[in-house]
Amino acid sequence: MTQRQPTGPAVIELVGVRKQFGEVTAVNGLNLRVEAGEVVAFLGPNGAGKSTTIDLLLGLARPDSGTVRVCGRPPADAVRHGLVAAVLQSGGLLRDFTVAETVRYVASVYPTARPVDQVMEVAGLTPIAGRRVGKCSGGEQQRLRFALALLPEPQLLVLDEPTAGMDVEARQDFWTAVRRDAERGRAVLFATHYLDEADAHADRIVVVREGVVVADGPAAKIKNLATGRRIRVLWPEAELAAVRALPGVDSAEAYGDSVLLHTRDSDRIARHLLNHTLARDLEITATLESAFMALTGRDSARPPEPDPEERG
Ligand SMILES: Nc1ncnc2c1ncn2[C@@H]1O[C@H](COP(=O)(O)OP(=O)(O)OP(=O)(O)O)[C@@H](O)[C@H]1O
Repeated sequence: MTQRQPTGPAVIELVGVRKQFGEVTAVNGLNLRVEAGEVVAFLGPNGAGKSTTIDLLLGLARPDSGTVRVCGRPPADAVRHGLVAAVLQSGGLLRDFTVAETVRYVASVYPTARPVDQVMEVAGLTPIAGRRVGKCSGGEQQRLRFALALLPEPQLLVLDEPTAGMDVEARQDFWTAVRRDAERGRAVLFATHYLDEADAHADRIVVVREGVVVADGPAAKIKNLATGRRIRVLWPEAELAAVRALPGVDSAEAYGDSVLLHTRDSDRIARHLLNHTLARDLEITATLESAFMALTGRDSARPPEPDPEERG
């Protein structure tokens, strides 16, 4: 992993941050720097420390050690000055208000706010301005939360799994809205479990595991780092247990006559499958999912085994 060199005031600066809950170390010496205008995906398995890190950024929790700065200030101070806003998964909306009333009401709370019509347009809410919030779908309510977060014109927008539970179309509408706003140069950090979302919508992907950053870079670089690949073969009556036991195989599943496996060492596994088993019609693809599995899996620290067929 390469660390970015400081180039000026960062929107997010986390240095050696630790947070413990009793016996559990949720964040374990995490370093992260995000500059203005970057759209960063925060990826990691369950319990990796993503939500805890977001709580630290929003001033909702304090680190046990290390420093957390948002736009050069302590997080609570940055929140008070409208420099950071968040779209969280639930709560915070009044069901009997209409969409437009909600945006106007929240705008009136800020000393200066971006024009209501503008944020409604950006968030794709204009066509449903008169709809009661209680009648809005989950995706529409999430776009409303997004509109509210834009009102103070924050320098940092934090989204904690913003499209959880949405169908494909609603996810698409949500990201279209985020993209519409992206040119304004604010930094966006979003936590997601949808790997395709990170790949499609982030400039940079930060992978966390057990409270530390294990990979950081553009999606293409993350894929290369992990050298994760998906191999699909036609193989009726596959010997799955034997395949799973091969060094470098992260997972292997049968789907009808096909077998799908994730590996960090696709050349070696492909050669083995074609030379020593009845598998045929082999396809290899690089996916973010396989990269992610390789980086966050139990044995990810182990480098790929040397290929015996390549030894002299
Ligand atoms: N308030 C708390 N009290 C006790 N343990 C906590 C608390 N908050 C988080 N943890 C623990 O800290 C670890 C990190 O949790 P966190 O919610 O930050 O992970 P996450 O990456 O957001 O996971 P997920 O993707 O499941 O939301 C987990 O083991 C979790 O159980």
